[in-house]
Amino acid sequence: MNDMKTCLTIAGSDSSGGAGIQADLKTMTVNGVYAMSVITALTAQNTQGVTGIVDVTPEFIRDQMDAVFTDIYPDAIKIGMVSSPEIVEAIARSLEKYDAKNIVLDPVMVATSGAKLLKEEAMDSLINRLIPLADVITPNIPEGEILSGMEIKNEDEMLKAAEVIGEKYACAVLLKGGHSINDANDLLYKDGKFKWYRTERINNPNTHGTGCTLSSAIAANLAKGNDLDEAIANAKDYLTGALRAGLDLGKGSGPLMHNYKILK
Ligand SMILES: Nc1ncnc2c1ncn2[C@@H]1O[C@H](COP(=O)(O)OP(=O)(O)OP(=O)(O)O)[C@@H](O)[C@H]1O
Ligand SMILES: Cc1ncc(CO)c(N)n1
Repeated sequence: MNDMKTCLTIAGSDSSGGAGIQADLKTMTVNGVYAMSVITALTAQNTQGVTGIVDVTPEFIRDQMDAVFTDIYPDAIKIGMVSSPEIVEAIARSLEKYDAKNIVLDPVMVATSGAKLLKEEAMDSLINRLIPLADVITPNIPEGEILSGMEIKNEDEMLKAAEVIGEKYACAVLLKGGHSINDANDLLYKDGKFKWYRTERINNPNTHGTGCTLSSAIAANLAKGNDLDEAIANAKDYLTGALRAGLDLGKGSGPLMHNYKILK
């Protein structure tokens, strides 16, 4: 088989396997693409929280990028946890060097458990170096509030904030509504147009890694040739199924079920 599409995740490791690199590799594999990884940081993490973070050196991130890009060129890329300005710079330089395509940037700032995954001083580099390289960015509501500088409490404010972010940073933005009170409605703002991706809120407290899963599924779908709209719609269906499967592991907010279609 040699028509396999390929996808790369550039992200942090989650030892509990629910978010980060582990969620990304599972998502990409189940969505039918060959998955590769560049690890930016190790986290000691479980369903209850993050107890430690060790960053990978920028030089070793560059080495991983070189190893991947000079051998199996990825058809799409997802970027997650990036931690420091030096790490952001190393990633941006490699993406430019290899003229990387189909980049989905999940601007991971704080874990659901409250742990800071992006150092404060890395915010400017994320904005100035990575957002311009991305085909779409996927902030959640708290990240959207930081990027837009406004509060987001309802759908009207989601519309305003998505437009502010899209115009301010000249990017396509998928503002995720998973943290809003009612439904789980995500909003795309691209080239001056809005599109909602709506689903009911599933009554499942185990949402560890929903953001990682959605952005990786979007990247996998772009690798397979979906346009951005199809890639998001299909990723949302996948995410909703993985939540609805109702896996219940660990003592805190547990992980999603990625092989629900295979086991069905
Ligand atoms: N209870 C739920 N029911 C249905 N969809 C949900 C639920 N919670 C989150 N989602 C969906 O999950 C996706 C990720 O959104 P969310 O806002 O949770 O991202 P996030 O905060 O970045 O995730 P993470 O927990 O990985 O940091 C979105 O498509 C959102 O609508
Ligand atoms: C490594 C890692 N990346 C991203 C997130 C956000 O869900 C997390 N909790 N851990």
